[in-house]
Amino acid sequence: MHDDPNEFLVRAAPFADRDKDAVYRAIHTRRDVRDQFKADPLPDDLVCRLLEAAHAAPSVGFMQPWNFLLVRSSQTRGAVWQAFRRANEEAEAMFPKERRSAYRALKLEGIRKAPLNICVTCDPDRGGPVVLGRTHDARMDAFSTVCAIQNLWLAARAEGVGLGWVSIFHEAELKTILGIPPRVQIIGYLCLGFVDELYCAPELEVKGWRQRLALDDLVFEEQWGSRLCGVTPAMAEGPVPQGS
Ligand SMILES: Cc1cc2c(cc1C)N(C[C@H](O)[C@H](O)[C@H](O)COP(=O)(O)O)c1[nH]c(=O)[nH]c(=O)c1N2
Repeated sequence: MHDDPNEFLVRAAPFADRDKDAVYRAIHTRRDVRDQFKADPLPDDLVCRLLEAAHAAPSVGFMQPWNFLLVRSSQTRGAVWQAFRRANEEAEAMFPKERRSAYRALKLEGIRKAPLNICVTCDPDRGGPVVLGRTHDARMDAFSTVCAIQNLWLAARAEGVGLGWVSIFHEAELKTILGIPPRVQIIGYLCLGFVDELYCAPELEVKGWRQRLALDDLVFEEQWGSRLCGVTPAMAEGPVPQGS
C-alpha cells in the first residue's frame, strides 16, 4: 500500500495532432488479411513488440487470462489448415443455397501462407476462484482476451504486418493439434506476416458479401431504439422518429 496514490499519476494531455492521426490511421486502415502475406519471417524483436502490445490490454480484475501460442512450423500449420478445411466445408453448407457459391469463392484464412500463426487462449483459472469484475459475468475473461487481440492487431498494422483472424474450426480439434488443456479456451487463431498492400475497405465489403452499417443506425441515447444523438453528422440534424 502507498500513502499517496497520487504520486503515481502522470500527465494525460491529448496527443499531438500527428500522434492522434497515427492512432486513428491504425484503427481505420487495419484490415483482416487472408492472402497478402509475404513469406519473410517476422523478426523476433518485432514479434515481441506485438506481444507486448497485446499484453498491455485491459483485463477484468487485471486477470491477464491470455496465453500466446506461436505456431511457425509448416507441419503444424498444415494440420491446422486441414482442421480449417473440414470445418469450412461444414460452414458452406450452413448458408442458404443461393449464397454457397459466393461463400466458396471467399478466401477465409492465410494459415499456410502467413509465416507466423498465433493461437490466443484464455485461462479461466488465471485469477483464482473469484475475480474482481467477473463475479457476475464469467464471459469477462474472454472479452479481456479479445482486447489483447485488438491491441495486437493495431500494433501489427503500425508495423506493416498483416493479421487475419480465423475462427472456422472445431475448438476441440484445434486444442488437440496444439496440445491446449481442456479447461483453456481458444479465443482467436491469428495469421501474421508482412504485407505490402491491404484492401482499402473490408474484403467482405469489397467482394460484395456484406456492407458496413451506418453508424447512426447503431447509436441510441438513453433508451434502446431511440435515435436522438449528436454524434455523427447525420444525427446532428436532430431527432429521428422511432421506427423510421
Ligand atoms: C471474432 C472474429 C472472427 C473472425 C474474424 C473477425 C473477428 C473479430 N474475421 C475477420 C472479419 O471477417 C473482418 O474483421 C471483417 O470482415 C471486417 O473486415 P476488416 O477487419 O475491417 O478488414 C475472419 N475472417 C476470415 O477470413 N475468417 C474467419 O474465420 C474470421 N473470423
